[in-house]
Amino acid sequence: MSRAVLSLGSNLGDRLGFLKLALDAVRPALVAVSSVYETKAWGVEDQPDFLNAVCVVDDPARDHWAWLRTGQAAEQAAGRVRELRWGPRTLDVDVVTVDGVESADPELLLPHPGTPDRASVLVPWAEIEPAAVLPGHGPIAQLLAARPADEVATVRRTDLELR
Ligand SMILES: Nc1ncnc2c1ncn2[C@@H]1O[C@H](COP(=O)(O)OP(=O)(O)OP(=O)(O)O)[C@@H](O)[C@H]1O
Ligand SMILES: Nc1nc2c(c(=O)[nH]1)N=C(CO)CN2
Repeated sequence: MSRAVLSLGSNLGDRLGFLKLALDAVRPALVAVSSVYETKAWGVEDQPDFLNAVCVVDDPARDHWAWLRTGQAAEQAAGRVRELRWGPRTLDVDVVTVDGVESADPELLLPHPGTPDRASVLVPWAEIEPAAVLPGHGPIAQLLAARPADEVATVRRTDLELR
């Protein structure tokens, strides 16, 4: 119940600083973190490019709700204002999966339903856990192979440092 995969995204203001803020919130529990990727926005396409990264965290003291709250607290600290769905934001922390947990609660859907369709999550996740399996969907390497090549090409690894 304690190991989770989180996706981090920012496309407003100090993008790298906001990703670091999110990472700092989970650092004691950090197992692995991907490179930082610059990605074209999906959903609402007329908005600035995102920086995205994925991290794996593990903390026996935290259940899936605690991971959601940790992410939401980081979003608040980044001054996030909820406006448009899929719109620009200083910081977005999504709980991608939590080991052993499936949830249909709209407050915390697990696995996160957008994951199979988002190269901006699958590419960084595959970098740190190439053999990962998304419960109910299969190996992430297969999900990634099913994404259109032109979409995958818009997810570009940067030299920016998160650690
Ligand atoms: N797995 C999850 N991780 C994070 N938030 C979730 C999850 N499942 C449901 N939610 C809920 O989603 C709500 C809206 O989140 P948010 O505003 O970040 O959506 P979004 O980023 O625009 O869209 P998406 O969730 O498709 O990326 C939050 O209030 C949260 O409770
Ligand atoms: N590339 C990319 N596009 C997005 C992202 C994101 O993190 N990366 N987050 C969104 C918010 O729901 C909407 N669109």
